[in-house]
Amino acid sequence: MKLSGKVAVVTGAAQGLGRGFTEAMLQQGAKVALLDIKVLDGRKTTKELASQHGQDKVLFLPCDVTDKGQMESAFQQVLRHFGQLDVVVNNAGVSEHGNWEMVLDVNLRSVIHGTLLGLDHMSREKGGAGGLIINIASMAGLLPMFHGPVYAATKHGVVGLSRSYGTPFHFALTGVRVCAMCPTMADTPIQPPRVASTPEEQLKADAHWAYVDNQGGLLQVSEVVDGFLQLVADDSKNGAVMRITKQKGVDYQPYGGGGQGVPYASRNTRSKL
Ligand SMILES: NC(=O)c1ccc[n+]([C@@H]2O[C@H](COP(=O)([O-])OP(=O)(O)OC[C@H]3O[C@@H](n4cnc5c(N)ncnc54)[C@H](O)[C@@H]3O)[C@@H](O)[C@H]2O)c1
Ligand SMILES: CC/C=C\C[C@H](O)/C=C/C=C\C=C\C=C\[C@@H](O)[C@@H](O)C/C=C\CCC(=O)O
Repeated sequence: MKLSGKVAVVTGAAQGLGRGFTEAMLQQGAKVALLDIKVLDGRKTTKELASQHGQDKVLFLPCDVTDKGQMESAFQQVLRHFGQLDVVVNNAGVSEHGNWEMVLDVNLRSVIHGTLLGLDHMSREKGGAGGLIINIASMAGLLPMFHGPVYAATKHGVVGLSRSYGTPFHFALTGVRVCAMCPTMADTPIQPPRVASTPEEQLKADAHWAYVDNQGGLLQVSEVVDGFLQLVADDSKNGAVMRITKQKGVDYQPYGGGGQGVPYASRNTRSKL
């Protein structure tokens, strides 16, 4: 997809990877709605981006992605403000912590909801013009993560969701590509500090950073953004799971069975269901 003249929604856009994706799309001529629960950071980021790219190119909407009403209202506001929607980036995420239900709600339930809303508004079968949904999973969606089992479970879910909506069965009706991205650890505020405040936290931090160092360190945001732009540009990629690692750079998770590893289901198949 060429981004010039397109409209995108990015969740969790106030900082980190979401900010990087937003900035890259603005540079390529898109308009972007930034959604985030961090209102002050979101406003500050939006102001900075507006000064570089133009006030009419950005819109900040305070939104807790786990609140279904707030998400629905945010998508409506984007359509009212920009008049169209072409790209949805379900990026908001949290690392593993004590509240496992919240990790599930932010990292998986909201991504399912954002995907369904994107499909509702962009699907050709519902009068839309088609489009693109990119769900930000993680290498923890493909591999186990010993210090983040719930996080890994949510990211495996995001990969399964994206591969399933990214089948020809759905694309034939929706015209919406759905893909997932799986970067390894990247240098954003989600990373814990190397020095913790309690001995117990320090043990966890040491284990985390040993794991990161063992992978060759953190990815830079720009490395993940480069992969993101490749995925946006390549219209042949649907149901694709992009990996980004220090070792191999950008590549795709191979699946058996003719690319997607699933039986092909055509429009005819669907009409018989
Ligand atoms: N940084 C990494 O190592 C890494 C690696 C692979 C995948 N990821 C994934 O990339 C995505 C972005 O992470 P990041 O590294 O930029 O982290 P980050 O913490 O810098 O940014 C996450 C953003 O999501 C927002 N957010 C969190 N909960 C929210 C909610 N309920 N509603 C709305 N917004 C909410 C935060 O306010 C923040 O702005 C996440 O899904 C993360 O799991 C990160
Ligand atoms: C605070 C934590 C925040 C975010 C965590 C991030 O999303 C999690 C990443 C989790 C796992 C990373 C795994 C990295 C593995 C690499 O060392 C390497 O083994 C992967 C290399 C290649 C994989 C592809 C292949 O099989 O060839």
